[in-house]
Amino acid sequence: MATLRALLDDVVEGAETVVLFSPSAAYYERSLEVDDVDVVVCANENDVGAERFVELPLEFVDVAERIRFGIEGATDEGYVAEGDEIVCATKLFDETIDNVTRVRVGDFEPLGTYDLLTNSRADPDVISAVVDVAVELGQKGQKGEPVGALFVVGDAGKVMNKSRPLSYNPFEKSHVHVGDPIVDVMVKEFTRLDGAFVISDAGKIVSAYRYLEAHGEGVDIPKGLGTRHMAAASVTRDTNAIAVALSESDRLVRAFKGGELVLEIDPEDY
Ligand SMILES: Nc1ncnc2c1ncn2[C@@H]1O[C@H](COP(=O)(O)OP(=O)(O)OP(=O)(O)O)[C@@H](O)[C@H]1O
Ligand SMILES: [Mn+2]
Repeated sequence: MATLRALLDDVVEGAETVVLFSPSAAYYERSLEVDDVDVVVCANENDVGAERFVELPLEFVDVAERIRFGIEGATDEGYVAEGDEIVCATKLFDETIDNVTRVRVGDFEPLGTYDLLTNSRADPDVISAVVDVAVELGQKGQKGEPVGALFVVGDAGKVMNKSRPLSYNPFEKSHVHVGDPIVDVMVKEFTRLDGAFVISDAGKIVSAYRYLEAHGEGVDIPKGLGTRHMAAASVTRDTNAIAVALSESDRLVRAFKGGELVLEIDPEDY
């Protein structure tokens, strides 16, 4: 008679590293007793005092995305390397670890999310909220019609210096932040006119309708993208901001950092 454990053994057989996502202290302690395996903890904070730790700035709802983020972080920190067979243990339906996934490091394209969220000036939650707004706008459009938008996030003082107003600034005297429920509505309203939204490191909407100085020198973006995307790439090369663009023509959401395209999302897949 075979056992279920024997059947499922393959999942963990020969793995060199286990990545525990947000484990309890007791779970982490138990993991240290396991022979021949390195333990990496991936969580919001290192409250279990793990030796190998990767910060998870967001509670990714999508488990595949959470795992990919964790692996990119672990690779960045040098805990794992391409070709390593690893096992990820995370929460899915329960509040305790109830899911085990085996992955070979390097078997999938990096998402770009890791570097974008962890190594940018703006808060990770702010960047993530802006990406969400852009994705939602991409899904719904403006009264069913596709709509384009550009959000420049972080280093707002410098971004304001390198841009000029195309119209009055509806956010002049307001104190709204991305993530406020009213913001979605306002943002949708203000995408009707040209220009970019400028957002501070902490998520305050500083301005709408900004025309960005865009030289295009030293930026390397895929051919076929127009001036909105060129401006997005340029501003991230000239400042410490990141930019999130929603294309009116191909309906994709793209993030730029350091003058480069780092993330491409199809809102329909979200
Ligand atoms: N320098 C800039 N600063 C701010 N917004 C800009 C800038 N250049 C272009 N835009 C905005 O991008 C809009 C679309 O321009 P364009 O079609 O050339 O860009 P694109 O990259 O092809 O974007 P899309 O894929 O949405 O068509 C413009 O109407 C304008 O609102
Ligand atoms: Mn265009």
